Order: sequence, then C-alpha cells, then structure tokens
Amino acid sequence: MPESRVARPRRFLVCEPRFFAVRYAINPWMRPEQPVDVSLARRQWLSLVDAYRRHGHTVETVEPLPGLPDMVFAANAAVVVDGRVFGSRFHAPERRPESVPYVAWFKAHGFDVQHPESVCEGEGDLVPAGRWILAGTGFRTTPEAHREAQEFFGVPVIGLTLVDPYFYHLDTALFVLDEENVAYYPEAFSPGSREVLERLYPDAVLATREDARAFGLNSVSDGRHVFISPGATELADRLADRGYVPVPVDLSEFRKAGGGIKCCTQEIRS
Ligand SMILES: CN(C)C(=N)NCCC[C@H](N)C(=O)O
Repeated sequence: MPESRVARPRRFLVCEPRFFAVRYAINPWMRPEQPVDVSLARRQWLSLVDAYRRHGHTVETVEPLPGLPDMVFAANAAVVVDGRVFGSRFHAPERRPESVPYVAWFKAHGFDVQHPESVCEGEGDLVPAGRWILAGTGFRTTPEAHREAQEFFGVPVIGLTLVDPYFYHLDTALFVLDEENVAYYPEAFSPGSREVLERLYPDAVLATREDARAFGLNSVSDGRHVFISPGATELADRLADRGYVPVPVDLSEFRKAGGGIKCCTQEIRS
C-alpha cells in the first residue's frame, strides 16, 4: 500500500507566452528554423495555470515584454526562500533584459531583490530542497553564484555538476518531490555528483533517459500532486507507486525552446 501524501498550497508566478518564439539557439533543443505554434503554446500554458488553480494553488502573473521570447520561463528569474529574493544574471546576452521586468514585479509586490554578481539562472539551477538548496553548474549557473546564494540565504548550498548539454539546467534533470525526497536522472550528473545524490537521497525516484528527454524531470510537485509531462510515462508510474498523484500537463510547444512545466513556474516561498 503506497504512503498517502499531503499537498501544501503554493504561490506561483508565471508569464503568459504572448511573445514566445525560438529566435536564437542557446541550448541543444532550440532550432530557430523550426516553427512554433504560438496559439497552441498559449493553450498549453493556460492548461498549466488551470491545473495549478484546480489543485488549490495561487497563480500570479508578470506582464510579458515584446522582444523577450524566453520570458515565459519564469523559473529562471529568481529563487525565493523565506521571502528573500535572489535574482538572476543570465548567461546568454539575449536573456539578460528579462531581469528588469521580473525585478520590477518583485519590488512592486514588496520584495527586495539581491542581484548576483556571477551567472545565475534562478530556480533553473538553484533548487530549494527542504534543509538545503541543490545547485547545478556546468552549463549556466557558476559555482561562484552557489557561494553567493549560500551567503545570502544562510542555507547550505550543495553543488552538483551537470554533464549532458540536453540537461543544461538542474531543473531538467531533477525535481523536488517534498521536503525529504527528489526524483532525478543519474546520467545527467558527474560521477561525484551522482554519489552525493545517492548519499542524500537513498530512496530517490530515478528516471530513465526517455522520461528525462520527455521533460519528466521538469515537473512541479506540491507534495502530493506532480504536474508532469504526459510523455514521461514510466516516471509517472514510479511516482504513483510511491503514493504521488501524477497530473499530466502537455507543454510540448515549449520543448522547442528547451523548457517545460517547471521552467514556466517560479515558486514564491514566504
Ligand atoms: C528547464 N529549464 C531549462 C529552465 N528552467 N528554463 C528554460 C529556459 C529555456 C531557454 N531557451 C534557455 O535556454 O535559457
């Protein structure tokens, strides 16, 4: 009999994909010559917002700006823990202007924003996980940014090295299920980082390459429901065996930019 899991209501910040497009290539998923169906992307994004609201979560929006096609990926804008906001410094020049509207949103909603000095892509690489923050590096966020985040939050930051360019942000290879456990794709990590994950999470849910390629690890969990790509079928079964409730949400259009459910979702933890 699987354990019965308890959901905790969340506060999410999202950005409508009004200007979503693939105009440049900054990760292996992006091919600017491949057309994007903006109206399908919008419907898919609305289905995510609807799924969050139906499950009792609060969803707020930041106004999208023209010329910023990746602004829909709200997770990259910051990391928020205990109401403290650690902003972003994007690796790609094309994404750097996104910080301005996000910082303005946080300020307008009563938050101060700490600006990192090193490249740091928000919750894409800094993943709060109960007593610590798991932090990816290798492609985007730097180890210097991990140190800055630890100083700022006063929470242990555990560095993990990513090695496969298809899993260029930590949130493509791992997600937090609840305060105690995570799901991840081991081959996305260096051997030493894999060992760290095995020590921290001996009971983790492991994903196959197929599930990882379907963006199954770019999921959002509220402790009970897991909002997950419908392509990650085996992972969904493994989660259900552990008592989680998979809620499939198809964001296939966003995969063309290298993003999925978690990328579109900034969690405001206060
Ligand atoms: C799950 N991921 C990767 C995210 N958290 N964000 C998606 C960013 C996509 C954007 N084209 C880029 O390459 O930056």
